[in-house]
Amino acid sequence: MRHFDLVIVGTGSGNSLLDPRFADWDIAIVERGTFGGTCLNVGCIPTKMYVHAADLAATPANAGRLGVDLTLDAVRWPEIRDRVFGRIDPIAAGGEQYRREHPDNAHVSVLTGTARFTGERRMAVDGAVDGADTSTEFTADRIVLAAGSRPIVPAIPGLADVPFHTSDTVMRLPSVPRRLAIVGGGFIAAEFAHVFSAFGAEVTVIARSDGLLRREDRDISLQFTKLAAQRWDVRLGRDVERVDRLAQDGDAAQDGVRLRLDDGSTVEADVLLVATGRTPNSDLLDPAAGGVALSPEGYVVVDAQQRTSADGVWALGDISSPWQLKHVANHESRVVRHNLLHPDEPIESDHRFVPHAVFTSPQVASVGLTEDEAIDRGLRYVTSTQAYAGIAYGWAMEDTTGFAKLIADPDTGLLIGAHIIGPQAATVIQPLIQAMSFGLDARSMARGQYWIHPAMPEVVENALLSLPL
Ligand SMILES: Cc1cc2nc3c(=O)[nH]c(=O)nc-3n(C[C@H](O)[C@H](O)[C@H](O)COP(=O)(O)OP(=O)(O)OC[C@H]3O[C@@H](n4cnc5c(N)ncnc54)[C@H](O)[C@@H]3O)c2cc1C
Ligand SMILES: NC(=O)c1ccc[n+]([C@@H]2O[C@H](COP(=O)([O-])OP(=O)(O)OC[C@H]3O[C@@H](n4cnc5c(N)ncnc54)[C@H](O)[C@@H]3O)[C@@H](O)[C@H]2O)c1
Repeated sequence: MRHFDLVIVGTGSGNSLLDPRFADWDIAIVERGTFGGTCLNVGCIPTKMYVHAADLAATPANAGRLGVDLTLDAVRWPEIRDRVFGRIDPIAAGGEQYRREHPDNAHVSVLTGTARFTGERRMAVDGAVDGADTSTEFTADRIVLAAGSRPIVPAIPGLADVPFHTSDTVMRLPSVPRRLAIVGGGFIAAEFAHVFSAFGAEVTVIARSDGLLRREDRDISLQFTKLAAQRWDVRLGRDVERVDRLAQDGDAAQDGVRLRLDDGSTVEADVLLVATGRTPNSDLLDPAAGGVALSPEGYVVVDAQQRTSADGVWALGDISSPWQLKHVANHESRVVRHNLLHPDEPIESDHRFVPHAVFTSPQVASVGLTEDEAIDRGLRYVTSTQAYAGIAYGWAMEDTTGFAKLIADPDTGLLIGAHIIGPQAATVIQPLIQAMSFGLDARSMARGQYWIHPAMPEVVENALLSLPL
């Protein structure tokens, strides 16, 4: 049986773990799907390429208020789609070819198929060669689980019998649907609702809870839900009881769906997008056979050094991290790389201030605790809210809906949470992430540096100055 120094399962952040310092190691990297993983192929990167085009397509509708009359002439979806994947697909193929064929990787074997444990640091890879099932078994000194997550498909009656999409497939549609129904009210729903509505689709969002982006601070979720309802048909507090096929034009390929909701109403759509969360791929790995413990939600349990319960087995990214964010997977990959190379001087992941952004319209970005989390933890806190409308660049943009909300500890002056909804929120929040990460208190942050006038970060400066500290 073949033995490796290191086996990596998954080629998303797992693939970026390797560097020239591993040149003397005999390594295998296993992939069951498209080389490069979720972020590159079906996640962050293509979605944001669509979002940028959608932001442009949405501009004419908002420009008239500023006295600039623009019209949107056309959205050439096939061209947008082919530009996005014309750039991404070759990167995935090139990444795989580099690992398989480049002399730099003479010490790396790329195995295609699904890896699963058959014992302690022992795995089998089930694949197919020329249509025949194959299985290769090997042992390894060290194994890194970087097998990611996949979309959850809820058990809605009828769903299995109708055509539906997840984020894995919806970006490759042949055309923009006239009517798009989205089940779910989280990140993916908010981003695709923006993209498809900006491109001309009538969008219906069906959410079980009473607001969209419910995990955001309540003021942000409320504001986003209010704005979303002005743009899309938003059905809140509704469960989908059943989905049926909606025959259209006698052509099965054109069939749509009819969703029956629990209030008796129906939603008809040409395309259905299911965006109800993602589940870690741990079930594919037979973790018990390898002595790898899972949390009740199915995440591989890791300690601060990213070690699992099995000796010599590490995990990183979506398979072990409930944040399910690429920058977290990348951070953890760097930690695992260090710990593999320097077992005597291990380092720990830093999950103190994990930020995120939702690239919808308006953008939403957040770091640290929400106000409700601060209350649940019994913390003493103060807050401030600064509208974009109150800063000069907000006047320039005629923004009337965006704001930054800060939460701080009144005793130390340190920030404990920052939440922004509004133009470029994902960028504007970065100095707050920095301040929290490096322990800079709000007053020093506000007055210890210049803030370029009249730029958008003045929304942060003013929010800092308004904290009652
Ligand atoms: C639509 C969408 C948009 C997103 N946008 C953002 C964003 O803007 N910003 C952000 O930070 N995050 C975003 N994310 C999340 C981000 O993509 C993930 O957090 C990140 O890609 C996880 O990386 P990973 O390396 O853990 O897993 P992946 O990149 O998923 O890699 C895991 C790989 O393992 C393979 N695999 C699984 N099981 C096995 C097995 N048993 N054997 C062999 N191979 C296996 C899979 O095929 C996959 O290629 C988005 C996700 C989606 C779906
Ligand atoms: N910009 C980004 O960073 C970005 C973008 C997209 C995705 N992601 C990552 O991918 C993950 C998955 O995204 P997502 O939007 O699918 O998940 P999510 O957890 O953000 O939202 C899931 C939504 O589905 C609803 N839901 C769950 N089960 C349901 C059911 N059975 N029926 C109806 N509704 C149900 C939830 O109430 C919630 O509104 C995110 O949590 C995030 O970590 C990140």
